[in-house]
Amino acid sequence: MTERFSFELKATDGKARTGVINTPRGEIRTPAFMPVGTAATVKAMMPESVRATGADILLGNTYHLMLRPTAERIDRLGGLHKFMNWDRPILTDSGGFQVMSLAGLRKLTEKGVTFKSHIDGSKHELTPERSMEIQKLLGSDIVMCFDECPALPADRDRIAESMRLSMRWAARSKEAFGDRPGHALFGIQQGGLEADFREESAEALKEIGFDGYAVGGLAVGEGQEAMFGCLDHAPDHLPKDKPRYLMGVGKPDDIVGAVARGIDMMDCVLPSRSGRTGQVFTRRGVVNIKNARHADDPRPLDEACSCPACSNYSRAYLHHVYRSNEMISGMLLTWHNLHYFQEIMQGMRDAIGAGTFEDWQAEFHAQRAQGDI
Ligand SMILES: CO[C@@H]1O[C@H](CNc2nc3cc4c(=O)[nH]c(N)nc4cc3[nH]2)[C@H]2OC(C)(C)O[C@@H]12
Repeated sequence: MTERFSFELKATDGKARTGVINTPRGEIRTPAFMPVGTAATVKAMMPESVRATGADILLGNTYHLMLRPTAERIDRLGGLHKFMNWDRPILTDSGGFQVMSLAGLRKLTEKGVTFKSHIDGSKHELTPERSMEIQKLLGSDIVMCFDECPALPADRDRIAESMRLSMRWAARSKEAFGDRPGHALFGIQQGGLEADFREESAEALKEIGFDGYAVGGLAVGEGQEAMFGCLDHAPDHLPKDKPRYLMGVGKPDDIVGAVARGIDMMDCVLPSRSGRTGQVFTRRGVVNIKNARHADDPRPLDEACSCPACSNYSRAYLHHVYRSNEMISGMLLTWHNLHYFQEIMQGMRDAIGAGTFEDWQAEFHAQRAQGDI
């Protein structure tokens, strides 16, 4: 059981990397996908089921938990791991992004942001210092700096101003985080799609010094081509010996393209959210289970998948329980999607380790080209 946080790079293949992040609560195999457990639960999943899909780490959200049930209450009850019965690593986002995408009546100043809760309209404030305090109360293993993520498209002046504010907030986050052996603080690179601002942000973060580095400011509607264009250079300026975390990504082909460009960790609501809306990801593409053509289909979603949904149920059954709005629908489809996302991650870890990532990517894309799903 390690007392420290460390990253071991095991192999590279092109820009792709595979390794292990060692934490006191267990290891994280990279490249890693983090299921999103926003309100202290990965929706429709028991924690032991999340683990069974192959997840080593999950994500929690400062914004949601500070509003309900509050970080202080979770701390009094023993911290987030005990509260949600997940004893492996947890990464928590710092709240700024969620304030901008969810809260009402926001006011942004150099100090931080004030806002009204989307739940009950109560007034709250988040600053770098308060975000660090909340994430400490939650007990998360990987803490994210408090930053500002500008909505795209935005003009260069706005992007520069926002990025430089986030870099000042990164320094305040580091100061407030202090020295916490076994816990990690990740800086977040900003700069929109601008190569020069991305480099400036990376240099500022390296000057401050972090245990890991996130690429923020993406997956905000810019589209895959623009995101990949940014990822063709943005990670290059980040330290090679620290984990690189791309926030909020993404669809299976986004994930593969990000790993090919040097990303080690990702999170996205897509597999769990889609599990509740009947969108099923398979190696040959997306199955919309609500479609009437599945009503009599005795086949599993994916013959090659070993998850409970594919092992024990037909498309006809999954179509029926979706259309009947039965709870088991969200449970089974979420489990399948998370299982499939973890299968992609394991496939990439193995391929990068074996030096066959090019071939693996070719097979990944070839399978998806087939119709008839
Ligand atoms: C497919 O899911 C939609 O896309 C968003 C995910 N995209 C995303 N980009 C992010 C950027 C940052 C950032 O710069 N900083 C911090 N601290 N956290 C971040 C979190 C982020 N998540 C989800 O967020 C909404 C709810 C808008 O739709 C989801």
